[in-house]
Parts: sequence; structure tokens; C-alpha cells
Amino acid sequence: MTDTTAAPPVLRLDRLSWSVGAVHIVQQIELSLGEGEFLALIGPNGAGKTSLFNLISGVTRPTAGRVELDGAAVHTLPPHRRARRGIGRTFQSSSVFPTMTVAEHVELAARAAGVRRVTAADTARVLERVRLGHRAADEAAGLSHGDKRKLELAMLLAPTVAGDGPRLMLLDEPMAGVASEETAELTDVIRALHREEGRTVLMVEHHMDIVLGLADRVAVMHHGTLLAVGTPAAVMADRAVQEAYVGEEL
Ligand SMILES: Nc1ncnc2c1ncn2[C@@H]1O[C@H](COP(=O)(O)OP(=O)(O)OP(=O)(O)O)[C@@H](O)[C@H]1O
Repeated sequence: MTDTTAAPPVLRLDRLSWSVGAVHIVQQIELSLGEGEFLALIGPNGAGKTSLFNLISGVTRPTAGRVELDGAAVHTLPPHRRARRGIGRTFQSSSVFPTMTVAEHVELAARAAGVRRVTAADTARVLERVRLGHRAADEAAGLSHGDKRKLELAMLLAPTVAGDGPRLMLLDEPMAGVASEETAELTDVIRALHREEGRTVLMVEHHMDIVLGLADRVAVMHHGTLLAVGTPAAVMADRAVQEAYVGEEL
């Protein structure tokens, strides 16, 4: 018997597709993320991972299929309305403003999310959660790449000043450009947002050691389709996945 009382998945992608002219970039993706789940999205260069994030966050609209958040269709909404429904996103390339202070970034992000009153104590609390409290008054230009990534996470969390903040966090290669000595702490920060705050996470990440340390499940994209979805061990043992990565590091 079907359990009709079960909560809908936080995110459900239903035959999600995106084509540009005759080029099918994202094809018929079926994927669900449960509350508090951490799913890593991997795949060779050009597989369509960023395009999929664009479809979920609203940067682009699907040419077919649906995106549902908590059971409600959101794929026709613009990005800011999806953000208000709880979809938060970081980008592959760093998006901080060099001459603004760390605290000002959080304040700006909170205001952009519709928070009217943001105090210094509010921004300090957000920055503590990403271990950047000690840099609040510094200009972003002076931050290391790892600290810039943490600041982007703080901006994602800024709406929590006056509400729940993102239920679903889309992290696009959070370790990109980060020095190896900084990855452990950044991983810890992301883990805490997931485990301690219970946020649902979908993360694109190429470094398998990071993926294995964080993700409950892994989805593999190749030529715009999902090749495999499963536990990290099952996915890495999958022959089709290994073949997709021939010539590349898995
Ligand atoms: N607006 C667009 N118009 C046409 N083709 C596009 C567009 N955006 C992306 N593509 C193509 O779609 C494919 C998937 O690109 P996408 O950036 O989503 O891949 P990716 O998996 O994120 O790659 P990477 O790991 O290199 O970031 C690529 O072949 C890319 O050239």
C-alpha cells in the first residue's frame, strides 16, 4: 500500500530536459532528494552539471519536464522567487566584491533576500557558522580562496537572519581554486550545514575524496543524462561509469 502521508521529496526532477536548438544538453533527468540528504553530482567535463543547476535554480527554464520543491512545481518561477522558496545556490566561479567587507556581504545578501533589519550581531552569527567571524571587518579582496568560498556559503545562509534560509543548497564545485590545506576546514563547514542544520545539499564536485567524505549518494551525469545514482561505493564500481570516465580521473 502506498503511504500517502509521507512528505514529498525536497527536490524532485521529473523528465527534466533542456535543449538549445537541436542540441540536447540535459535529457530526461529523473532524480529525487529527500529531506536532509546530501547528493553529489559528478560527471566528465561538459556532461551538463552546471546546466542542470541552472535549471533547478531558475537561471534557465526547461524545454521539457518539471522541477518540484516540496511537491510544488517551481520550474516556471524566476530565480529570486525560487530562492525565496528555499533554493540557495553558489556558483563555480567566486562571486565576492573585492572592496566590500565580509560582514557587508552577508548584510547585502540578507537584504537581497528581503530581510529589512540586519544587525552586526546577526551577521556575526552567520559568519561564525562558516568560521569567518574573525574576518568580519576585512575587505573580501584579502581573503584566501577557501575563505571566499566560506563567504559565499555565509551569503547563502544570510536569509536565516529572519527565517529558515535555504532548504536546498546547490553547491557548484565549492572546492574549485581552493588550496589543498584549506579543503579540510571547508569540508567541515559544509558537513556542519548538512548534519547539524539539516539542510539538503546537491553538490557538484570533482574531487572524489571530498565526495566520499560528504555525500550519502552520488549521481553521475554523462552527455546530459544520468548514468547512475547510488551509494558512492556502488557508483564507483559501476562499469558504465568507469567507461564514461575513460581517460579522466575518477
Ligand atoms: N547556453 C548554451 N548554449 C549552447 N550550449 C551550451 C550552453 N550552455 C552549455 N552548453 C553546452 O552544454 C554542455 C554542458 O555544459 P555544462 O557547463 O552544463 O557542463 P558541466 O558538466 O557543468 O561541465 P564542467 O564540468 O566543465 O563545468 C557543454 O557541451 C556546453 O558547451
